[in-house]
Amino acid sequence: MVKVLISDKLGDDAVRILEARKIEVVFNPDLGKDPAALKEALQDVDGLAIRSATKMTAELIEAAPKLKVIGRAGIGVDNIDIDAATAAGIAVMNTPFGNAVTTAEHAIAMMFAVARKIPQADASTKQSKWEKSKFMGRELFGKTLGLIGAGNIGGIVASRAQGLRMKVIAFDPFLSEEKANDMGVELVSLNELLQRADFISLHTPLNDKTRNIISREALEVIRPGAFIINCARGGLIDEDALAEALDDGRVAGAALDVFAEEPAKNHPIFERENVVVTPHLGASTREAQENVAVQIAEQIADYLLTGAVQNALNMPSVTADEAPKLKPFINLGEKLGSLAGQLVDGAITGISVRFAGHVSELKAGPIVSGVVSSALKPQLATVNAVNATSLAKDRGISITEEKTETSPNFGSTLTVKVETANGAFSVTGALFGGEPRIVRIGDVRLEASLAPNMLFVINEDKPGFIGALGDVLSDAKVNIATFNLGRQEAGGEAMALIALDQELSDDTLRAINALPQIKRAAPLKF
Ligand SMILES: NC(=O)C1=CN([C@@H]2O[C@H](COP(=O)(O)OP(=O)(O)OC[C@H]3O[C@@H](n4cnc5c(N)ncnc54)[C@H](O)[C@@H]3O)[C@@H](O)[C@H]2O)C=CC1
Ligand SMILES: O=C(O)CCC(=O)C(=O)O
Repeated sequence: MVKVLISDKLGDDAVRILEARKIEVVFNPDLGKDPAALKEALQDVDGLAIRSATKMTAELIEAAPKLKVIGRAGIGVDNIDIDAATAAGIAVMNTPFGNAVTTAEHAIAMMFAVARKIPQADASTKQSKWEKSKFMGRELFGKTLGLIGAGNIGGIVASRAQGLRMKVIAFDPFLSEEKANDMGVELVSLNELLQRADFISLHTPLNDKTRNIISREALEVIRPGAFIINCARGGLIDEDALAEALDDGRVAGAALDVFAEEPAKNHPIFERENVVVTPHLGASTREAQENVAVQIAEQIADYLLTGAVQNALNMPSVTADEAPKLKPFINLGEKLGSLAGQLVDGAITGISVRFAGHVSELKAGPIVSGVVSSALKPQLATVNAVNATSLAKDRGISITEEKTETSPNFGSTLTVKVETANGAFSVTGALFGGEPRIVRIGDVRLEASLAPNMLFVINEDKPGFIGALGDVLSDAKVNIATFNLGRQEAGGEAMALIALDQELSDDTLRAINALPQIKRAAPLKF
C-alpha cells in the first residue's frame, strides 16, 4: 500500500482525500519541528506533504529511500532542497495559486495596519488610554505603491491597491512590458522604485538574487518616510539595517509577516514602536488552507497512483488524461534506452529519440526523460527520470527529439539512437498489447520481447552457429526462453536477442565469445 506522511498542520481534507484513494496516511503535524523523529518516520513513506515548518534538507532526503514526491501545501519551496530531491529522483510539487488571494489580502491588511497604526492603537485603547493624538496615520489614496516582484501575489496586490486609488509601480525583471501594461503597472528599476514609492511591498521568491534585496544600500536611497511591507520571505530584507532605518526615521514603518529566522521570538525589531508583525500568517485563512490541502493531496495521490504530474518544480507536467497513455511508452522508451545504454562502448555524447505515428502526438518530455535515464544508467549511478535531462546537459550530452506522424508498419514506434566517440547504436521498438517489443536494431529487423536476463549476439550467418550456441548454454545449464533472429542478407551478418531463464556466468560468456562465428556477445539485464 502506498504511504504518505503529513508532517505539518494541514487541513483535514488532505487526509480524507488520500484515504479515499486507498493511500495509508500518517498525520503527525508536529513532526516537521523535530528533524530526528522526522528522519525516522521518512524511512518507509512514498510521499510527504508539508507546509513551511518542515525543512526537507539533503540529509533528510537521503534518509528517505522510498520517497517519490514532496508536496508543499503552499507556494514557497525554499524549505526544500530541490537539488537534493532532484538528484534522488523525487518530484517536488507546490500549489501555486491556492493561497495567493489570501496572502495578497494579508499584504493589503498589513499596509493599512502600519499606515494607521491599528495594532498599537488597539493595544492602547484596550489599556483604557484613549490616545487619540498619538495615532495619527497616513492615507493610502493617491500614494505610490512599489511592488518588488509582481507575479501571482504581487499582481493581486496591484489590483486591490488600484481599487484603493493608489498608483502602482513595480520592479520585476521577468515581467514583460505587455503584461505590466495589462496590469496597469509601471515597470521601473529597483533604484527608481526605492526613490518613488510611499509604500514598498515585497513579493518575490527567496533566492540568491533576491536575498537582502532590501539591503543597507537600498535603505540609504529609499524615499524618506516610506513604509515597507513584507509578506513574502524574511531573508529578502537586511533586518539589522531595517531596524536602524526605522530608528532614524528614514523608514516610517514596517509590517512584517516573515523573518529571516522562524519562528521569530524576541526579535529585536519587535521593540520598535513603528513595526507591525504577524507570525507568518499570510496564508492562514480557512479558505486558503482548504484550497492548498485539497490541491496537494490530489497532486500527491495522482502522482503516486497514476503518474500524473501537476505543479512540479523539477519535472515536466503530465495531466491525469495523459498519464495512462504515456505510461506504456515511457516503459518502452526506458527499455530501448536501457538496451542501447548497455550495448554502447565509451562515453555517451548524444541521445536522440524519434517518435513515429500516434506516439508523436503525446508529450515527449516524460518519454525522453525515461530514455535518457535508462541509457545513462550503466555509466551514471545517480541518474533517474527526474534529473536525467539536466544531468545529461551538465555533461555536454546532446538530447534531440524528432517526430513524424506516420509509422509504416506499426501504429507507433520509438527509435532511440545513442552516440559515443566509438560509433552509434540505434534500436526501434513498438507496443504489442501494451507490452514493449524490439522491432529493429540498426538496419536489421527482428522482433523480440524483453526478459530480465538476455543475451545479445552478432554473428556470421553460417550453418551450425545456433546449434553451437545452444550447446554452450546447455552445458552451462542455462535454458533458452525465446530466441529471436534477424539478418540483413543470407550469409552476411546476423543478430539475435535471446531470453534466458538463468543469468550468464563470466565463463559461459567467454565460451560463447570463443565460438568461431561470433562477432559480439553481450549480456543484457532488464
Ligand atoms: N507569507 C506567506 O504566508 C506567504 C508567502 N508567499 C511568498 O510570496 C512570494 C511570492 O509568491 P508568488 O507571487 O506566488 O510567486 P510568483 O512566482 O508568482 O511571483 C514572483 C515574482 O517575483 C519576480 N521575481 C523573481 N526574481 C526577482 C528579482 N530578482 N527581482 C524582482 N522580481 C523578481 C518573478 O518574476 C515573479 O513575477 C514567494 O516568496 C512565496 O513564498 C506565498 C504565499 C504565502
Ligand atoms: O503554509 C504556510 O502557512 C505558509 C505559506 C507560505 O509561506 C507559502 O505558501 O509560501
